Amino acid sequence: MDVIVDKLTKSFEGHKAVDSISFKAKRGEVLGLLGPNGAGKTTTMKILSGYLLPERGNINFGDYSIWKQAGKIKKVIGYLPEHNPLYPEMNVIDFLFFIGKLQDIPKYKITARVLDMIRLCGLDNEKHKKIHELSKGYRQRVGIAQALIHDPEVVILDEPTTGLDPNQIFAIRKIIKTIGEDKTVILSSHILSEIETTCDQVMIMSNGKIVANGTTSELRRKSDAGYSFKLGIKGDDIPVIHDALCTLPEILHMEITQEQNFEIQCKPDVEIGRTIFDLCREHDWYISELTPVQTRLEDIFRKVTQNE
Ligand SMILES: Nc1ncnc2c1ncn2[C@@H]1O[C@H](COP(=O)(O)OP(=O)(O)OP(=O)(O)O)[C@@H](O)[C@H]1O
Repeated sequence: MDVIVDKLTKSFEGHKAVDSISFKAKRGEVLGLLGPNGAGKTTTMKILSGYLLPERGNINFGDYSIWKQAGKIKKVIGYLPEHNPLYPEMNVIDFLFFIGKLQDIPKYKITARVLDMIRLCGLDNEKHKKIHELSKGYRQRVGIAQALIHDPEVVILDEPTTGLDPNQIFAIRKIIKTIGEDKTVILSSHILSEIETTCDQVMIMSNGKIVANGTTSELRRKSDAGYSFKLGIKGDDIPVIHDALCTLPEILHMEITQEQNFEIQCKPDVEIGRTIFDLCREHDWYISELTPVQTRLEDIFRKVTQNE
């Protein structure tokens, strides 16, 4: 089920926490909402999950609109809130049965669903433990299991790996990837590596607005830094080569790097390989390296959020 968000706006005391944002989350994909503190991620997640009403805009879950079919939408959503509220005195299996009943899962199906969730979320050895006895990572798995128990088509996860250790993060990401294969998953995070490894689509928010969106490779391509290259030229002294490179109008910016190579930033859509080859032939030099620099999502994030 696709989720289409159209001009969503929400203010608190006159301040726009979410400012007319529009986007689409597709079935079979994980969409990551990334942004610095206070960007509006949690507010967006709360509106998506039906906990808050927007003041303007619409969200369609398939053919259902939040203004007309809110009841039907609740049944197709699974939600893991930021602070993952659980009942610490209950044991895992009883808690999942309890949530299954709250979600109106028919009696004849409930045992199978609970066991499926225990298997999917790797809770077999913990299922008889009380929730307060679990590590944070296992509590998070229980949170994901409760969000999925009614087999929702759309899964909304607010900061699912915050506060977990690297092993726990790895395990949760694996679960999210599995869920994302046949459901629509929307997750928020301010951890860039999380988004990079887990999400098919990324949306960067800042001050309530979407400041960039696309796949991680599209974001890289869109950013100017996508036209950066590592360049090695041999055959003369570095300052001589440097001065010759400075005469090329295709190069916008250049640095000499530690390994006595250059990092150059070019104008978009120029054939820099050809230009450098011609320069080397003219001076009887040769190219030892010309490789594109992979812009990290972190750099794109900083770039698009710094002026907001
Ligand atoms: N219930 C509320 N009452 C008043 N202001 C609120 C409320 N909820 C959020 N805000 C404000 O809305 C803005 C966006 O907050 P939100 O929690 O959505 O950001 P976030 O991107 O999730 O941040 P974080 O990464 O810190 O959780 C902030 O300025 C916040 O103070």
